[in-house]
Formats: sequence, structure tokens, C-alpha cells
Amino acid sequence: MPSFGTVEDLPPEQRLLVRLDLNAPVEEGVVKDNRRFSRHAETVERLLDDGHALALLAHQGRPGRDTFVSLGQHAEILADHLDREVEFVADTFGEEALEAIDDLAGGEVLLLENVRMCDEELPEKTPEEHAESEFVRTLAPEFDAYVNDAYSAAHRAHASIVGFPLVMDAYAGPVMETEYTANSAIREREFDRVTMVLGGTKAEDLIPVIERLEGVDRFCLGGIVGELFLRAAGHDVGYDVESDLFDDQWDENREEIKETLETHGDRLVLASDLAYEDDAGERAEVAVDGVEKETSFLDVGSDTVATYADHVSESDAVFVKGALGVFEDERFSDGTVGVLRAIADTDCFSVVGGGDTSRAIPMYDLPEDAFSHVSIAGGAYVAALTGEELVAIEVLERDG
Ligand SMILES: Nc1ncnc2c1ncn2[C@@H]1O[C@H](COP(=O)(O)OP(=O)(O)OP(=O)(O)O)[C@@H](O)[C@H]1O
Ligand SMILES: O=C(O)[C@H](O)COP(=O)(O)O
Repeated sequence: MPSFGTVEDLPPEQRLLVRLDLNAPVEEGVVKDNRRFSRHAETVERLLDDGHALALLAHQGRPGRDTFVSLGQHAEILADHLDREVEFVADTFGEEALEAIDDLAGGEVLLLENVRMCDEELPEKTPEEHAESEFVRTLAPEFDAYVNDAYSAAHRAHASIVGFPLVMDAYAGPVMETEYTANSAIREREFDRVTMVLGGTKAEDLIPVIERLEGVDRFCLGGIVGELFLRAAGHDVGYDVESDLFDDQWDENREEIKETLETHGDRLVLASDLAYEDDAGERAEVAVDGVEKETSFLDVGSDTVATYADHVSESDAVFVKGALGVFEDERFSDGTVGVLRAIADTDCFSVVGGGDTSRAIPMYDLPEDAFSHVSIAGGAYVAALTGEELVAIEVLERDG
């Protein structure tokens, strides 16, 4: 049982600093709604109903990436879910932020600017070091307590996650509590035949999963991560063509990817074909042996989908983290949706994780109740599966 305090333990009408995870897809500067907004809106609603005054902290993207944008649009999306006003303050802990916090009354909510625009947020430091930052020391005295609901960022030792609990009363929000409980419980279960589908964009988060999860019989790979493994296996894919998601990750992780392929190759299933957009704007497919380096691939091909679906149907537990292709574009949704449909068609135990990936379920009208658990977390969910201590939980437990 977790030994942290929850919002149930809060006295009413407090001034609360609340960390959410509203990190969402951004397409051409437009922020897309995902499941994180609706889940966190429930938290906000509940806290407002108890008469608390709320200042929300959240992040979006990382400096240098296209997805690194202001949270102005996030405030609007959240307000739509809540059906009430969410004031946006384009500042994190400067004068403008402090004035707005000062004016905040019980039952009101404001969202501060992207915490990653603050230089002190991102460096991975100890909680003690983060607690000493000007960011934490300035905001903490403005509030009665801190609530962390950002389970999906619970594996990041960033200032807004680990700094505040050391200097304030700190509590877990409802999303943090339920996701933590559900994901930790999965690790205790035993299954005969386990398949894990790994895709998406973050190789660094997934390599340790392959190394540590010895109980998984098959890892079916796709997305950017799958292409990097194909590159390590000697195929002409996994290079920057239209996006810059490949080469830097390759440079940073190539040794680990090659070593993982060598050591765990017998448990890895790589795509045998890939899909791309042809000159007519249609989906086209090619076997990996025939690919050209200049092609930008956007999904796994239909032979691969069939192979992965077979692995799913032979399994009694399936875990998904990351998309097999750019499913947001229907032409390149076959991999992700094909695997999710195969899961929905069996009665295996299944968990689908990832802030973006979990969006495919409502987007393609897949029956949500066909999945045992749908997690809005990606990296934190796989960290929990591998038994890695989540830093956010560790600091909440110190306070609890
Ligand atoms: N070949 C590809 N090219 C570009 N993007 C891809 C490709 N394959 C998958 N993706 C993208 O991967 C994204 C999902 O992966 P991501 O690593 O962001 O995981 P996630 O599910 O959001 O988990 P997390 O919560 O850790 O971010 C999707 O939005 C999808 O468009
Ligand atoms: O989307 C996520 O997985 C979390 O918000 C963490 O974001 P990060 O991977 O950019 O740290």
C-alpha cells in the first residue's frame, strides 16, 4: 500500500499548487486534446468543488522541439472539459504569476506557463537541489499545500515534480493515486505467455524495458523505435528524412540498441514491411529488404500487422507502449489499430499505455472495456512495470 497522503486528507478551502501532466500532441502549432485533459479535469473539478483555490503547473514538449509551446491553448482545452473559466498566466514564477496567484479566490483556477520554459525545471537533480531552486523557493510560500497528479511524469526528477514536496505539505492527486495503484498491481501478476508491443518515439525509455522485463516472451517493435532497431540490424531505415526524430536518437542510443539486439534478439520481432506515402498521396508498402534510405516511413506494413496480431492472439497478456505508426493520420493507422483490434478480439489481460497512444482507442471507436487497463502514462507506466522506483512517489512518501 502506498504511504503517501491523498487529496482526501486535505482540509477544505486551501490554496493549492497542483502539478498536472497536460503534455499533448502538437500538430502545426495546434495542441490536440488527449485523455490527459479529461482525466485531470476530473481532479480539478473535485478540488474546486471543495472550495480550494488552484494554481496549476504543467509542461509541454522539450526546448528545441516543435512541440515546445506555450500553455495558452491547454488552458482553453481544459476550460472546455470543465465548462468553466481557466485563467492562463504567461509566466511561471515572476511578478505576473505572483500577482495572479495573489488575486486567486477559493473555487477559482489558473494555469501557469509551461514549466519547461523555466531554466531550473529540467536539469535532472536531486530533490534536495531542486528544493533549493529560486522557482521552488518563490512559489512554495504562496500556497498551503502541493498536489501532484502528474503520474505520467512521475519518472522525471524535475523541479516541479520533486522540489516542492520537500518544502511543503504534499499530496497525491486522484490520477496519481489510481494510476500508481493499477500499474504497480500489474507487476505482481503472473502470466504464461506475454507479448509487449513497443513503438512511438522514445527509444531511451524503451531499451531498459527490453532488458529488464525477462518475463516477456515477445517484443513486437514499431514506430521510430522499431526503425532504429531495423537500422541496427543493417536495414536502410531509421534515418532523418522528413523528421528529425531518428539521427540524434541513433547517435545517443546506438550502442545500447545494438547490444539489446544482440543479447535479446531471440525475443525481438522486427517489422518485415513498412508503409509510406507515395507520390499520389496514397499509402504504399515495401518489404524492409527493399527499402531506400530516402523514404520517410509512417507505419508498419500489412504483413507485419498480421504477424503481430498472431503473437497477440497466442498470448494471455499483452502490454502496449507507443504507437506502431502515425495513427493520427488514418492512412497510417493500420499498425496501431490492427494490434489494438487484435487485443480487443481476444480475452487476454491487456494494458495500453502512452499519452498519445491511448488516444487511438476513442479515435478509432475501439471498445474501451475490451482492455483491462488504459494508462495515460507512457514512460512512467513502463518504469512501474520494470519495478523502477518513481521519483515523484518517493518524495510524496517522504512527506506522507
Ligand atoms: N514512423 C513514425 N514517424 C513519426 N511518428 C511516429 C511514427 N510511428 C509512431 N509515431 C508517433 O508516435 C507517437 C506516440 O509515441 P510516444 O513515444 O509519444 O508515446 P506515447 O504513447 O505518447 O507515450 P508517452 O506518454 O511516453 O509520451 C504517436 O503520436 C505517433 O504519431
Ligand atoms: O508525455 C510524457 O511521457 C510525459 O509528459 C513526460 O514527458 P517527457 O518524456 O518529455 O519528459
